[in-house]
Formats: sequence, C-alpha cells, structure tokens
Amino acid sequence: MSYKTPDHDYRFELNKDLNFSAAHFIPDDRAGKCSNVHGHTYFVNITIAGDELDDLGFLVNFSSLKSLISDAFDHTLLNEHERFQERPPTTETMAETIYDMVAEFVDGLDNRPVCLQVYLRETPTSYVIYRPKESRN
Ligand SMILES: Nc1nc2c(c(=O)[nH]1)N=C([C@H](O)[C@H](O)COP(=O)(O)OP(=O)(O)OP(=O)(O)O)CN2
Ligand SMILES: [Zn+2]
Repeated sequence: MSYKTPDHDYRFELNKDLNFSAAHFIPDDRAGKCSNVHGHTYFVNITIAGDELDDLGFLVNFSSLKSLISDAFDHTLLNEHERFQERPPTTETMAETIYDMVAEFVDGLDNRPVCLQVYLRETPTSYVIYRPKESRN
C-alpha cells in the first residue's frame, strides 16, 4: 500500500508499515463509549527520507523502527505510558508521539535521515496523519 507523503527532494524515501495491539480510554464523558477501556489493532506507516545511507546500505533499519514502536506500546494500556500522563492517547496524540519517538531515534544516526510523517489508523474508518510543521506543503 502507498500513502500520500509530502513532496521532498531527498534521494531516498523509506516507508515502514507495522501493527500493534493496545488498549486505551479517553477519560471524558464527551468521548462517549470511548471513555470506557477498549482495544484496537493500530496500523502505523512511518515515512523516512534522506540523502545518505549507512555502511550497510540502509537509510534506517526497518526492524529498528518496528521494535521502537512495538516494544513501547504492544499489548499495553496506552493511558499508563509516561507520554500520556498530561493528555490522553487519542489517534492525534498517538501519531504525534510516534513521530517524536522516531524523530529522536533517527536524529542519533550518523547518516541523519529525517521522519517526514506518521500515518496512524486506529479503526477501519478512522486515521490521522501527523507531519511536523516544516514538512507541510
Ligand atoms: N478526533 C478523534 N475522535 C475520536 C477519537 C480520537 O482519537 N480522535 N477516538 C475515539 C475512540 O477512541 C474510538 O476508538 C474511535 O472512534 P470511531 O472512529 O468513532 O470508532 P467506530 O468504530 O465506532 O467508528 P464507526 O465509523 O462509527 O464504525 C472517538 N473519537
Ligand atoms: Zn479507541
């Protein structure tokens, strides 16, 4: 599957798809039934770009992206995560959080790839795309 990504002139663009299962709730009556604890199989697409590869010929290791996100969230209650103590784990805040985690990770790589966007699907009918402001068209 392919996703709309921001225009860019990097030589390489990499996309990693991954899934994880997690529970969450939105602690506010305005969220209706979503204020009750319930679960989703989240689908994530992460878009990375850059001009230089590492000595293995990787822009970034696909497996590293999967473990970074899955190890943090798979089979957890998202509300208990340290990143969701100030605001609840909505699709929007999850997408931004995943972006921040990936951006911090790739920032430490010598070949300096960048994360362009995170696509997060929470249900068959609901998804969010998060892009940092500087990548917007
Ligand atoms: N802007 C947001 N709205 C809602 C969020 C959210 O994260 N951001 N989350 C929820 C619930 O957590 C729920 O899991 C998802 O809601 P919804 O798409 O309404 O789920 P349904 O499966 O019931 O959707 P249908 O299309 O009606 O089948 C609620 N809102
Ligand atoms: Zn939900």
